[in-house]
Amino acid sequence: MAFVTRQFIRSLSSSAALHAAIKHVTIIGGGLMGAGIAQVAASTGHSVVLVDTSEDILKKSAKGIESSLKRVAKKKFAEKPEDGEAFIQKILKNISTSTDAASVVQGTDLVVEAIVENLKVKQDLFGALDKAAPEHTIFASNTSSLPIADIASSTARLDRFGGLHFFNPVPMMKLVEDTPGFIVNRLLVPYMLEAVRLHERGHGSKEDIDVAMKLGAGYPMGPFELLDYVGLDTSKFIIDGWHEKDPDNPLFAPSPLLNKLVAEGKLGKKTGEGFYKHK
Ligand SMILES: CCCCCCCCCCCCC[C@H](O)CC(=O)SCCNC(=O)CCNC(=O)[C@H](O)C(C)(C)COP(=O)(O)OP(=O)(O)OC[C@H]1O[C@@H](n2cnc3c(N)ncnc32)[C@H](O)[C@@H]1OP(=O)(O)O
Ligand SMILES: NC(=O)c1ccc[n+]([C@@H]2O[C@H](COP(=O)([O-])OP(=O)(O)OC[C@H]3O[C@@H](n4cnc5c(N)ncnc54)[C@H](O)[C@@H]3O)[C@@H](O)[C@H]2O)c1
Repeated sequence: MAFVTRQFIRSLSSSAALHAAIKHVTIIGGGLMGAGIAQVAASTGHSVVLVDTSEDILKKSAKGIESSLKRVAKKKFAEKPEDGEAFIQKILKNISTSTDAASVVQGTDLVVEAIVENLKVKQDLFGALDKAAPEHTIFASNTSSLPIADIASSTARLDRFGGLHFFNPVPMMKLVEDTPGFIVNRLLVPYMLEAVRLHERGHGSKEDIDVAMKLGAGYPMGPFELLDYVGLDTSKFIIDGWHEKDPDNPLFAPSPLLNKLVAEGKLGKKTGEGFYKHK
């Protein structure tokens, strides 16, 4: 199976057998992706625990989920807005939060990891979870760029370990990939890299490049807008990881501009500024 659409996942999760098999889901990492994955898992009737490193982060994740659900409800219940609040509350009731991953996974059927894009950090996490989770629990990573086999190597459940690559924003994007190396990022990353290089070579302002791709190619966001949306820290982790593995490949050479923005804490939409300022 090269890739699965969200519709396919929904039809699977509505089948009695799979629902019986996967009831309790733990999402590790309550950032951009983890909060979105928690939202869609809770929306399909799963009992979800969202885990992060601090209560403050989890409060922010919960706020983000609620405001995304409000947008979904506004559309879904346009004709009958009074039903929207009950819809939101029903989904929110399926989500709880925790800072203690090891104890939460003791009662979970599926773990989806969406933490920082760093192999060692992911391996350490899964190594610890492997000792705490029951044997039947399936592990999955939402990694953008790391080989699943490398992440899974810190566990003894290679036959119950996979990649579940969701897209940002999770509640809106209808694709989940599970093929080795993925398809979208193999095409998307070289495109984003070339946009940054083009700009660094002085061949176009970021605004012109973004407008060109929106008007000329019909993309909803230009590459710099999308980099801000993805997060410049995550983008840097991806490119640095590939550069470390393949230092002579000019495609993966570091970008002075990206490195400068990250060093200044300008990580994109999530910090209010990246290539652009965000309100
Ligand atoms: C040289 C070194 C350089 C380094 C480069 C390295 C690059 C590496 C980067 C790789 C990154 C890979 C990341 C990952 O692995 C893969 C990805 O996820 S890639 C990202 C994929 N996503 C996209 O491409 C998104 C593109 N954008 C869009 O589709 C749209 O812009 C949008 C986000 C859906 C928003 O739509 P807009 O029309 O622009 O804006 P609106 O605000 O009007 O929204 C429309 C509609 O959607 C609803 N909505 C939007 N967001 C949410 C949400 N989070 N929750 C719920 N609903 C949402 C909104 O309410 C609107 O509804 P409507 O009003 O129409 O009813
Ligand atoms: N941002 C995107 O567009 C996108 C899209 C698809 C996949 N991904 C992948 O999803 C993963 C998460 O990306 P993101 O954008 O959500 O990152 P993010 O920085 O928004 O969130 C990561 C979260 O993980 C938490 N975290 C870090 N270490 C942890 C640990 N050991 N235990 C618990 N929580 C921990 C952080 O506190 C943070 O809240 C990465 O692997 C990334 O490559 C990102």
